[in-house]
Amino acid sequence: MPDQPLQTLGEFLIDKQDDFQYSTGEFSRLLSAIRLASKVVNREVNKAGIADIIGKAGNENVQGEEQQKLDVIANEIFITALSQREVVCGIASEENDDFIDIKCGENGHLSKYVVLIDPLDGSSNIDVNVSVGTIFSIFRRVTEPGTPVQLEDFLQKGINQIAAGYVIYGSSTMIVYTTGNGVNGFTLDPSLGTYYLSHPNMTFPKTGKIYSINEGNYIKFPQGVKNYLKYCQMEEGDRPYTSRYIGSLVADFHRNMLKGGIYIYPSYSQAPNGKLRLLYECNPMAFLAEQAGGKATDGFRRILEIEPTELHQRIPFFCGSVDMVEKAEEFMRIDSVK
Ligand SMILES: O=P(O)(O)OC[C@H]1O[C@](O)(COP(=O)(O)O)[C@@H](O)[C@@H]1O
Ligand SMILES: [Mg+2]
Ligand SMILES: [Mg+2]
Repeated sequence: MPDQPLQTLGEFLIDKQDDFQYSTGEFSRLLSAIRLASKVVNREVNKAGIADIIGKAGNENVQGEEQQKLDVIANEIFITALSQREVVCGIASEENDDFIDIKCGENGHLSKYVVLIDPLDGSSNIDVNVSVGTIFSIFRRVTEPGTPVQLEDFLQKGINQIAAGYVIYGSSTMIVYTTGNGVNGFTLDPSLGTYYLSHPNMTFPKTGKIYSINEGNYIKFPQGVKNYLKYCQMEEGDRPYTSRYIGSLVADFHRNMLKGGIYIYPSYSQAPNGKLRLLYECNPMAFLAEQAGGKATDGFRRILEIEPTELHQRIPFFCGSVDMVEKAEEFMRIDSVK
């Protein structure tokens, strides 16, 4: 144990209150709802093997993807926790076709915040007991306070996020988040149900030697991605790099942030915009990456400046150590001018 007691997430929020661009009380209550939900999901993930919650839910989400039982359970847990605390006026989720208007308090819509969420990321890994996560993105609403939320409250550029983060349900459970003042990581002590500041000021190493990509789609990748992968695999200088792909964005991102690396989910023939969703996967992870000194683009454009047009729109995603993302972009640019 360290020589002095680690700060809890609650204490951290109080100490940091001058950092927030908005009232700490509201954000603390919002993050408290996310903390509570993460502990309940953590319990469900940990007992998945002995409860009847492994496997498919038997229906598809709006993306046409098979929902896992835990996708549905996690979605219900987060929506309930956020709705009951009167901390948000709207929620958009990977698992819901449309956004949800949260009418709270007798005055209608008290809160000025909306949350976009991927309640369970990496859900193909549940059945094989590999790390999964939750990703969240928080904006201030842009429409008239006190009225029902509208689509434009959710279709905001990533640069407008006031906070973003993820929960990783791995060998330990962590919350990693930013409010625009750097990135901090908190580890859950499940016996106490308390998150402790375990990774202050997390930063992406400027370069790295790990690349994360589903090479099973290699033959369908754009030539620029193929050329970058060949560059990673060549015997030259500090290369070849190491290929590590967990198949869970949160877990691959978390490892790359700690060790240095790049995660790529490119476009390919069957998925012209890639697989990952801009609003509740790429924007929050891009905000975290930039706050930690990393970079996130679609191979050409900064993710946080992309104007959203649809709730569930997909976007190619190149994210991680600056030097590695910029080298990959170089190959994408060369290929695009041919
Ligand atoms: O199996 P693939 O096509 O490589 O995709 C894996 C990627 O898809 C995802 O699972 C998509 O997220 P969801 O599980 O929330 O749909 C990412 O977490 C992961 O990086
Ligand atoms: Mg996901
Ligand atoms: Mg998901």
